[in-house]
Amino acid sequence: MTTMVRKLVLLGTGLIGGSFALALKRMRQVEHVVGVGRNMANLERALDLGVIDSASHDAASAVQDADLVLIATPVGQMGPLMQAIAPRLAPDCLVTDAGSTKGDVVALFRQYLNDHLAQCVPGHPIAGSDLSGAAAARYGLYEGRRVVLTPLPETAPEAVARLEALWRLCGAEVYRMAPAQHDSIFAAVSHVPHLLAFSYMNALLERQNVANCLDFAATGFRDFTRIAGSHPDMWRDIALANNRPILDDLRANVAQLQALIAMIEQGDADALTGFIERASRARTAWEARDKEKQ
Ligand SMILES: NC(=O)C1=CN([C@@H]2O[C@H](COP(=O)(O)OP(=O)(O)OC[C@H]3O[C@@H](n4cnc5c(N)ncnc54)[C@H](O)[C@@H]3O)[C@@H](O)[C@H]2O)C=CC1
Ligand SMILES: O=C(O)C(=O)Cc1ccc(O)cc1
Repeated sequence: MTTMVRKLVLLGTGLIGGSFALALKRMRQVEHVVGVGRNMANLERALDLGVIDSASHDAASAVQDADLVLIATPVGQMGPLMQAIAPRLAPDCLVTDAGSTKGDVVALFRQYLNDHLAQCVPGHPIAGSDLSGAAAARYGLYEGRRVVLTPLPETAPEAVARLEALWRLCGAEVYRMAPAQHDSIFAAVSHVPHLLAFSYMNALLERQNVANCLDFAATGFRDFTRIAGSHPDMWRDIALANNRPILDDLRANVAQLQALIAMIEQGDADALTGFIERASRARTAWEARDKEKQ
């Protein structure tokens, strides 16, 4: 098995696709990177920064002769892109994605790339930030981070092994999971925290003294709300794609908030101590375990 990539095509040339290209370039594992996108200024920036070697607006013509395609747009854009590239893919071209949701993307692979499934490996790098666009791409984004792959029963083991090897070259640790398990886990620890951060910011904006509040916002506010600055299209698509697990977790959060309101209304100090202690212990233990891993 060779890991060397002759022609990598990024469908979506932003933080995630661009950082993958940069990491492979640094490892000298890719000969040519084509960036596909809709925003000319972003593609020009990607060319200037050496993230890509050529740019295109047309996914179908770009993927011709490619041996690796990474779909790294918001998940709501992936279906039409798969449909557009299907007739032009070389038989041995590996197609993967970086979407934050997997059940919907696996269904799209089945719908649009059904004749190509042996070479399709859905994936999700668990690394990123609230930044977006090619200018935010960086070499080391995946170093020491995890990547989850959700191969299909039809996926050729060699295709999974090749992609695993490429992610390892980017410095990542690779895991395999079923799509439903992936979507349940990431609803809980990624999707719902982002949605709660948006929700909190919007509640703050309803106050008539919001400007005054923001003037005095400090570290706790910064820690809690950084992710509220994330890209609207990306998070709209995630909320819609992973709606069932997200709705379950959002409802569980509403129940916790209702319990909290009742404790405060009743002035129940013991209940409040227990509520806060339980969360605080779990967060502290997680931090300690996470530090050990690094
Ligand atoms: N931002 C993050 O921290 C992470 C994001 N992801 C996933 O990776 C994917 C990409 O996210 P980012 O790189 O952060 O977003 P980004 O906004 O930095 O890049 C996405 C790029 O796709 C382009 N695009 C949108 N629709 C397109 C279309 N139809 N054809 C061609 N280009 C199109 C946009 O113009 C943009 O340049 C998303 O599916 C996201 O859920 C996964 C892990 C982490
Ligand atoms: O900004 C952060 O801290 C993130 O949580 C980044 C992130 C966003 C989406 C993903 O699917 C994975 C990672």
